[in-house]
Amino acid sequence: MSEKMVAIMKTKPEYGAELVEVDVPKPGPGEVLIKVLATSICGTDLHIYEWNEWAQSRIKPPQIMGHEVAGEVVEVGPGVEGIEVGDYVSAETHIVCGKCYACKRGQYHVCQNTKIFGVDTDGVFAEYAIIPAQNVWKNPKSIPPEYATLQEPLGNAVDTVLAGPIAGKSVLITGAGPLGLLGIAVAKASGAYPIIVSEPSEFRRNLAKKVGADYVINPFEEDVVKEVMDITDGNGVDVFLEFSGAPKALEQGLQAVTPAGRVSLLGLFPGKVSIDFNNLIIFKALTVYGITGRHLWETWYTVSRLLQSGKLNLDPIITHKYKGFDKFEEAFELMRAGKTGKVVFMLK
Ligand SMILES: NC(=O)C1=CN([C@@H]2O[C@H](COP(=O)(O)OP(=O)(O)OC[C@H]3O[C@@H](n4cnc5c(N)ncnc54)[C@H](O)[C@@H]3O)[C@@H](O)[C@H]2O)C=CC1
Ligand SMILES: CC(=O)[C@H](N)C(=O)O
Ligand SMILES: [Zn+2]
Ligand SMILES: [Zn+2]
Repeated sequence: MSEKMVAIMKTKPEYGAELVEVDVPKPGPGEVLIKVLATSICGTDLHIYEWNEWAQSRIKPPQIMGHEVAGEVVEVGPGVEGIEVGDYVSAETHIVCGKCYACKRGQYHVCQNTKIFGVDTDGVFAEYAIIPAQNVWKNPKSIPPEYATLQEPLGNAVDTVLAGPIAGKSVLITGAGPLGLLGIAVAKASGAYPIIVSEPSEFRRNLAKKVGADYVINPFEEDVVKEVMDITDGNGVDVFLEFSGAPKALEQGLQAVTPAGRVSLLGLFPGKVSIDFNNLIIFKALTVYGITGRHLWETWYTVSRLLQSGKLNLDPIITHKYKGFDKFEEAFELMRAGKTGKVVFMLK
């Protein structure tokens, strides 16, 4: 008889999810089985929970949700080398093909055949989970599971913040959701000053201050561009980091960044965005980076070392820590209401 485990499963093509009991899976060739120690909720999980248009087009229930994780390897499938039972691991979520033009050039973060585990496969909101061996990242034991599970979104934040010079640079961050908050932590640890954050939610503006923002602005009540100009002696910021996906924030950031400044765009906009390219990008000679996923594996080394340095102020960002999955519905509803930073389920 096979062993059983509990898992948060998207059982039906509708709003919500269910806590179910299922068989502990067996790792196949090229896979490992991990015991999950900590797993955190990503905005993508929320979209799957809410069953939005994107989720309807991509997810095939029944499927175990979740993709941010820290765990311990308990079984290694046939043909796996270099990973042992007992290894303490996290996981890159993009399963890349290794064969396409991008992969052949080492640009795995833009692999044209990317599959995402927990999105295109069963995920990690479970007591045990399968990880493709090629996606396993080994953690030093010094990083606690509640931080180690954050490495995947931290990788998004690291690629956004560190796409160009940041130490001693003035920075505007638009959006202090979970990813923007991680971005503030990375910018602070990397020596940016001042860090100015634009965020409509008072709860999240307060979190931003706790994480290290030097100034916070409410874009719905204040003039973001004027505030930034006042803080920067009329020069504008050196670096604009977009974490909100709000078209208005994009426009304000492009206005508030200094000519020849740097822009990193991570937030995903709801559709096409209309921008005055001539005046806001071309004549300002801006350098604009689109950010997607994480560089494999360079970003992971950076994230891991930042965590080991102890300089990332993550505690205010982890606003909710649940023991087990029993209260998963409360967790998703709080996240929907914007009343969280990162939410972590602890399983050890
Ligand atoms: N490019 C990539 O690889 C990835 C992109 N993303 C995207 O990154 C963005 C951030 O992710 P989360 O923090 O999870 O999202 P979130 O939706 O929780 O946070 C967005 C924040 O922006 C704030 N906001 C709304 N309008 C604003 C405005 N006009 N000015 C300033 N802030 C405003 C909201 O109040 C919220 O706190 C999302 O758009 C997400 O889809 C997420 C993961 C990977
Ligand atoms: C789709 C996701 O949620 C994932 N975090 C990513 O980086 O692509
Ligand atoms: Zn994610
Ligand atoms: Zn590829």
